[in-house]
Amino acid sequence: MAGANKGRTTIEVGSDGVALITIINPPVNSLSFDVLNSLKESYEQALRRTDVKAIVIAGANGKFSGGFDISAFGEIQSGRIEKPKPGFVAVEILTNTVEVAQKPSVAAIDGLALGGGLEVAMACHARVCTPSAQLGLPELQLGILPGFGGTQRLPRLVGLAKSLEMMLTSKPVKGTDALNLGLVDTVVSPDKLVSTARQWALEILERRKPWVSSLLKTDKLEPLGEAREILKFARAQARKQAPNLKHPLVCIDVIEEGIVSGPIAGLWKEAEAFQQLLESATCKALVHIFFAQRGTSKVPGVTDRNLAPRRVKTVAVVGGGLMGSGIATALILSNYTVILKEVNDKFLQAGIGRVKANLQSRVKKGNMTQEKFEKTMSLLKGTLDYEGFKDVDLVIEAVIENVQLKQQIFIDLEKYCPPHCILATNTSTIDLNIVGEKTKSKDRIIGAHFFSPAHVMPLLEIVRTQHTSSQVIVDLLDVGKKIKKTPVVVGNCTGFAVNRMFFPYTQAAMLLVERGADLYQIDKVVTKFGMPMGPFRLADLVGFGVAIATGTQFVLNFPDRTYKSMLTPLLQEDKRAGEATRKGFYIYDDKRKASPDPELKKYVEKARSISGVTVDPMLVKLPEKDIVEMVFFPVVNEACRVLDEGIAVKAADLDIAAIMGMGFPPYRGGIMFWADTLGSKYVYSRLEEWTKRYGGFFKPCSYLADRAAKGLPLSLLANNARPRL
Ligand SMILES: C[C@H](O)CC(=O)SCCNC(=O)CCNC(=O)[C@H](O)C(C)(C)COP(=O)(O)OP(=O)(O)OC[C@H]1O[C@@H](n2cnc3c(N)ncnc32)[C@H](O)[C@@H]1OP(=O)(O)O
Repeated sequence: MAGANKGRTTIEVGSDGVALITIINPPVNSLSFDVLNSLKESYEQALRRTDVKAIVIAGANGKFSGGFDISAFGEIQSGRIEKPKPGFVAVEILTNTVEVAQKPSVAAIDGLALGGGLEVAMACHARVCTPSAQLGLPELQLGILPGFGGTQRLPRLVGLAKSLEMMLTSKPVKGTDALNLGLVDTVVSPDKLVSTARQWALEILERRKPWVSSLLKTDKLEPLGEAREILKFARAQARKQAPNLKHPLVCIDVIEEGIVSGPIAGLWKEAEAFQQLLESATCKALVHIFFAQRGTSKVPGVTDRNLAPRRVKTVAVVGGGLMGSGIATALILSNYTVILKEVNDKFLQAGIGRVKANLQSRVKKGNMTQEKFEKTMSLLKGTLDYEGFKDVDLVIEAVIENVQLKQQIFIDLEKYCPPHCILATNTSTIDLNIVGEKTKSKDRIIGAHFFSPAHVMPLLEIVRTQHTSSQVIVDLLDVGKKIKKTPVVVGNCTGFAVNRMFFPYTQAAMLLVERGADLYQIDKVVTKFGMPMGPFRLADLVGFGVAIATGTQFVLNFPDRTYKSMLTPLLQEDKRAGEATRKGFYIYDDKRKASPDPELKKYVEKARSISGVTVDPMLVKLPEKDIVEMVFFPVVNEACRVLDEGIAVKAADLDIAAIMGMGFPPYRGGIMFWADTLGSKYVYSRLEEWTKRYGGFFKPCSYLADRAAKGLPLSLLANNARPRL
């Protein structure tokens, strides 16, 4: 087996006769094949040496291990490195070498023990950890299952119910909880970690502490009848929560095998399932997303210039509406001091009230203590003027989408804020050059586009113009990271990246409905595909006011490819403006449950006659696959334009933007990744076919046409393609 050629372990034998094996593979001590082979060699050496009585495994630099090296997945999938033979790690190294050894092993866990990292620790005969250590099996998040014996050892250490919860949610537990669960044997401070582990190992040898093989434990396992009930419930939950995903069910099957037929049978079934899942489309997509998400903060020409982010301490938010109060909430939650500005006391109090309500909902759910609530609220100050702005490091303007108003605010900001202050706008559509047109501070103007609700949604679209300085981008990336958002840096244009991609999604759905497709069927199929809701249900949720306002921007800027349907304006005219008015495309009961409305037919017919189109019998009986493609290929087409224009610097950023901004299913790898699984030729040919039938809305852009002609993936930017920024 060829290694990924990185990482190693070291072995150091102390005068106490304990061999300390340390995993070294920065930054997270992941288990590459080199590390695993070296671990095996170090172990064999420790077992052979007569001066070694017991073994302690630890990770370098305060991190035990972040698990199997995820970058090796792609190398195995593409055949660049040879697949390990089934059971090489789980059986040969961890069970036959570590667990059944004649010398006891103790894992000394600080920082992280995730995935394969925790699996190594569980093969040891005891575990010592620090209070803040994080222990978990998050493999399902990558479309695989724990493959180094975790499906067998975790249930035996913490019980079936808890182990299923940990694996199915991928959530780690902290050191102290791990102790209560029986996952670790003791918790000590970091400075005592290794010495305690050494002592523990010697005491095991002297039989003063139990010598436990996790794989052979049965005391924590529920009786068989109860276990079957727990597994049945887990299956039902997995099917309900992720109907399109098979791997959680495979994981449950593997766990069941171990419970019913014993841990060795379970280990072999795990090894087989691991190899199969590694090749699955879901795993490929989720591994792509893992790296794509980490790649969004790497911006060529910006983050590779050794610029350190400047310290941002105080932030001002202009506008306390839904967006402004959400942004202020996100900031104070990460300990920024925030000044919230409104135009009058009534609006200000309403804004502060919204922030309070956002935090109170955390208190109610038990996610925040009253004390923390008060401390967090104390970071927020309200104001009606710009006097307090002289000390702020960052301003985020979040008022309504009115060009003149925004321009005036930026004139004021330039006047009142210190010269180093970053001037950001939360506009979702308006060109930043227009917003900052009347200032001389163009190098520090930047877009900070949050998604509603801003304190919950994970995406932050950072918009730069050709004037925005790299320093300001680096500063905002840092703030984004601190408030736990995934940033995507994009160029300036109407709608930026997310809303530009989003727009054709609703438009395509309107076009289909006017030509005879069933509106509710479209929502159903799109939800089945994996979106949290269909385009019509979403339009109801957002409200037609917003939809029509942004729509106007698109009609103005991209008239060639905007489908002008009167369906939404007609509904709005009848005071059906979405969920807030209890009527939109759906009707809503007191509990906000949406039901189809037979009345809708008459609005569709009216919109159809205004558009002058007729029902196409083909669209009336459109198969599900065609509905998905007709709704999403126009999104792919726009994403290609966004990429071609340099608005996004890489396709993977658009994948993340689609997942976090639109709710595109992550297990399909994002919009461009998904399109590439179907092939550029196929996407192009379908769009061409629909262009002939239904007009310019579907017309494939030149980037897509070029990729299709050359048979290239859409995500592959030409070597000479450079962002236009
Ligand atoms: C057979 C086994 O059962 C299979 C497995 O073990 S699969 C792997 C299971 N482990 C995981 O899923 C953990 C994945 N990693 C994480 O969740 C997070 O990276 C973390 C919690 C470990 C650290 O988070 P954080 O401190 O925010 O740093 P983060 O930016 O995510 O990662 C730091 C770097 O380590 C890399 N990294 C993290 N975990 C890695 C892993 N398991 N393999 C390879 N690289 C990894 C990241 O790609 C990133 O690289 P970059 O700096 O070049 O972008």
